Amino acid sequence: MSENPVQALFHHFEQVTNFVQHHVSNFIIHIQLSGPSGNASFEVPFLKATSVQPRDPVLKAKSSTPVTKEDLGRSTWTFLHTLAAQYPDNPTRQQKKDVKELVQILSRMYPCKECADHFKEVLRSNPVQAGSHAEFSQWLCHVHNVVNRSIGKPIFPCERVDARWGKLDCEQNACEIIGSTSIFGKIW
Ligand SMILES: Cc1cc2nc3c(=O)[nH]c(=O)nc-3n(C[C@H](O)[C@H](O)[C@H](O)COP(=O)(O)OP(=O)(O)OC[C@H]3O[C@@H](n4cnc5c(N)ncnc54)[C@H](O)[C@@H]3O)c2cc1C
Repeated sequence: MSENPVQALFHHFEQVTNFVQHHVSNFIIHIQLSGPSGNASFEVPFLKATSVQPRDPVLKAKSSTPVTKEDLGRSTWTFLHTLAAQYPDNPTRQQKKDVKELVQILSRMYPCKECADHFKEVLRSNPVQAGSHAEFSQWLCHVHNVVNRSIGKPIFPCERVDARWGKLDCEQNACEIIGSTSIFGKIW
């Protein structure tokens, strides 16, 4: 439940790296096996000295660290709550529009169909509230609790949301949401 957001990010990065490695290996082996004419084998010089065997059953096995529904959920909530923590007190019209679109798109594109279908229903009864940082982070906490309740997870006390989710740890405000403020004041 209390996974550090940075740990979650590193974990996710590791999974993406494994995924890329797995597919690049398969691609290289495919070249080795088929060759330019489709059936004659040919050598890829930089692979000559490696011990990779095209018919190695390990290579046919699924990636050893597939992303689970839980991993995906934790990473997505981390992203959304971190976004909410950095959402400005006085967002621009564009930022309000963007955040609403982002949540709508998430409900259509979320790569867990069961979750996406349920989230669409949640949004129908709880339209995005994004008038300010406080409004958006409280709304998000509420909808996260609706999901928690539906899958039997504990309800999070929303008065503690700012203590749980802080802004990204970044030097010299380099992670602030672009366009929220400028040295000349607010950008509209
Ligand atoms: C949009 C969406 C829809 C989903 N729908 C489904 C679904 O239909 N079925 C399904 O099985 N899974 C669904 N999931 C995944 C599910 O919500 C969890 O992410 C997953 O089960 C892992 O749970 P967890 O216990 O690690 O904590 P998570 O729910 O992932 O929460 C991560 C952390 O956020 C904090 N937290 C918990 N609740 C709140 C809150 N209300 N406000 C602020 N912080 C909070 C806690 O510290 C917790 O450790 C969905 C995820 C998303 C993003």
